[in-house]
Amino acid sequence: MASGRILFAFRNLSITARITPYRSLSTLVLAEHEGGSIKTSSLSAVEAAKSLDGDNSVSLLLAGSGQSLKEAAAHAASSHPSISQVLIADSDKFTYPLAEPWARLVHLVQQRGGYSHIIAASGSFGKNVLPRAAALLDISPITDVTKISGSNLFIRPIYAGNALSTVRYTGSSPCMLSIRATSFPIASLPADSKSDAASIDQVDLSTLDEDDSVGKSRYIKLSSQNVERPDLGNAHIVVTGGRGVKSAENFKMIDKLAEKIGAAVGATRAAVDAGFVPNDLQVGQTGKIVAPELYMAFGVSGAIQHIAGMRDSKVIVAVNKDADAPIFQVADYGLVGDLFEVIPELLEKIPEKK
Ligand SMILES: Cc1cc2nc3c(=O)[nH]c(=O)nc-3n(C[C@H](O)[C@H](O)[C@H](O)COP(=O)(O)OP(=O)(O)OC[C@H]3O[C@@H](n4cnc5c(N)ncnc54)[C@H](O)[C@@H]3O)c2cc1C
Repeated sequence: MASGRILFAFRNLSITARITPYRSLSTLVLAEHEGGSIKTSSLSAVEAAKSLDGDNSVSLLLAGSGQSLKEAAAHAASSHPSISQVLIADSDKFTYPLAEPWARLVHLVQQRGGYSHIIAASGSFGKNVLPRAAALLDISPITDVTKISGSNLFIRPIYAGNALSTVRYTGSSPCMLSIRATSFPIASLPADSKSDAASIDQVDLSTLDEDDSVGKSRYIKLSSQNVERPDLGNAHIVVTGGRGVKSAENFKMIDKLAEKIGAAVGATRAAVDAGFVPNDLQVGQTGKIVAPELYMAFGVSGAIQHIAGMRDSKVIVAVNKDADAPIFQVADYGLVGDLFEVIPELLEKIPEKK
């Protein structure tokens, strides 16, 4: 009888032990901010977190210093209904988003919070921070996720986007992901759409201050194009020029057209390598991944490495003088013609912006 009771109690215990690992998910989203606002790509990472599980509790991690961090935290707290907590790391160490201190921060926050998932958008920030943080946590991240089919089941492109692989994560917690922001569009949320703003909490950085490895990299300068153009990664329209544009001087036509229709400018690697434009405009496997409403390609042959970066665009228009150019296989509208005739005609016929 006594042993029966013990067995019964033991069974109860074993049931409890089996249930606890299936507690609801909690996700840490690593977010970038600029000018006091959260970047759209980071909100896409929140969308991805939401699709892991309806009950997922989402914490957003922001780092920086001073007033812009405070403004970004306030914006983050009411920017998406799925965010339940905003964690802020306020220190001079984070004035610039250097990967090494950020990786230490992620490690620290994960040790305290025990999140089941860590997600960042797959931009240069995420690509810089995630591998370092993963090494500190001794886990293997899953990169460039385009679809979430379950809390440990993900879809990501391989072979320059020519095949999709389904990956089941079987490693230890946390499961770390980088997501393609273009695959997780943000449901249109009016500003301050959330009635209950998420709580904002400071991360205690005292242990980080003692960590010598944090100061190993230092910020030197930021060089970026100072143009009032939409960001290539988030633009609704992208006008891209390829080697067919022939020179940096001719590329000004692409610029003019982009300006006229409020588009971002993109380029192929051949155009970048030829020195027509800087490499931050490169679209493709080794450049930026874009998925605008409208993608216009002029003098672009359509190599698979280029297609890998723009194939998810909603409408693709291609102008090429070679009727057999592979770009026409992915184009919704194709025009076999000389870009040096077509672009001036477009510039003439498109009305000036009011
Ligand atoms: C590992 C690896 C990674 C790569 N990553 C990328 C990447 O991220 N992005 C990328 O773009 N490429 C990438 N590439 C390079 C890629 O393979 C191609 O070489 C490149 O995309 C070709 O660029 P293009 O279409 O501008 O040039 P081309 O292939 O030379 O095509 C030029 C096109 O312009 C047309 N043309 C010429 N004159 C005119 C005219 N007057 N009017 C109309 N059309 C005209 C021609 O018919 C031709 O089709 C990568 C390659 C490798 C090996």
